[in-house]
Amino acid sequence: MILAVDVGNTRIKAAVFEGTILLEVFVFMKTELEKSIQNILNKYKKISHLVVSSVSDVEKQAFISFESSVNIHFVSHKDSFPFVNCYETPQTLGIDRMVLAAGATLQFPSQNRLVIDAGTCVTYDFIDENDNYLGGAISPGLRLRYEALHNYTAKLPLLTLENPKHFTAKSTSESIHSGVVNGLVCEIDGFINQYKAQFSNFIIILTGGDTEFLAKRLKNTIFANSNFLLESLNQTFQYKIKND
Ligand SMILES: Nc1ncnc2c1ncn2[C@@H]1O[C@H](COP(=O)(O)OP(=O)(O)O)[C@@H](O)[C@H]1O
Ligand SMILES: CC(C)(COP(=O)(O)O)[C@@H](O)C(=O)NCCC(=O)O
Ligand SMILES: [K+]
Repeated sequence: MILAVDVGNTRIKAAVFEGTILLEVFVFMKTELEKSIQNILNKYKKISHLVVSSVSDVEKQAFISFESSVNIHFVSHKDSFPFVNCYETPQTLGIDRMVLAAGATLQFPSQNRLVIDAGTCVTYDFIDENDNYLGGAISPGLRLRYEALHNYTAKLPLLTLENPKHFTAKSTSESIHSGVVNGLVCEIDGFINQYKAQFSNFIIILTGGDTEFLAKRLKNTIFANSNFLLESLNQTFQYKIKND
């Protein structure tokens, strides 16, 4: 039994796996890390490994108190991955993006895949049918867009995510909601259409904290799975054990 831990720049997501079966998902803030992990280990006493993907400032030190009771593996660029990394700066590629690419490669073999992770940032990762990781893009997520409009202007208020009432907004708050939400929805559909111009067919996986909100607004057909990174983390770890 393993505990997969995804440390993002906003929240920590964790999931207990028995083989490939996902037993339970937990979401908590970085400040609650130690208490939350301890509670999970108390509840699931058969957990033997913690597998951690971190893109944030949470390092191994934060997990040191668990070293005596479980094996802890921090996914790193040194691990085996089931794809050829064609990124020009492979050592700077986000571990989360590598785990997403590994999951897409293992779960959807022998086809082109585009993974979109709508979290703090929106990341786009493309893996071709020959398992070459080609790269992608990094874009601000919904919360970042609201905060940027407030933090870098004199008068715009800080709003939280809301469905815009009109595309052509008729008030300041509605203009912000329309710009943030429709801006990202049009961006994502635009990126997908751009990839469609280059690749005849590919599958699209949408994940991240804003999966549910965005999935129903996108014109393109996608596989929406908010637990995709956690599932991929479990699969990447199983792959590593077999191939290291
Ligand atoms: N309770 C929440 N707290 C913070 N963000 C949330 C929450 N619920 C949904 N979200 C949305 O999820 C996004 C963060 O997604 P997440 O996958 O947790 O990010 P990361 O993996 O980068 O930490 C934010 O843009 C926000 O819109
Ligand atoms: C772009 C990211 C911040 C996304 O992280 P998240 O939105 O999941 O918090 C992360 O993938 C990262 O730190 N990447 C390093 C740069 C790169 O991938 O090229
Ligand atoms: K992300």
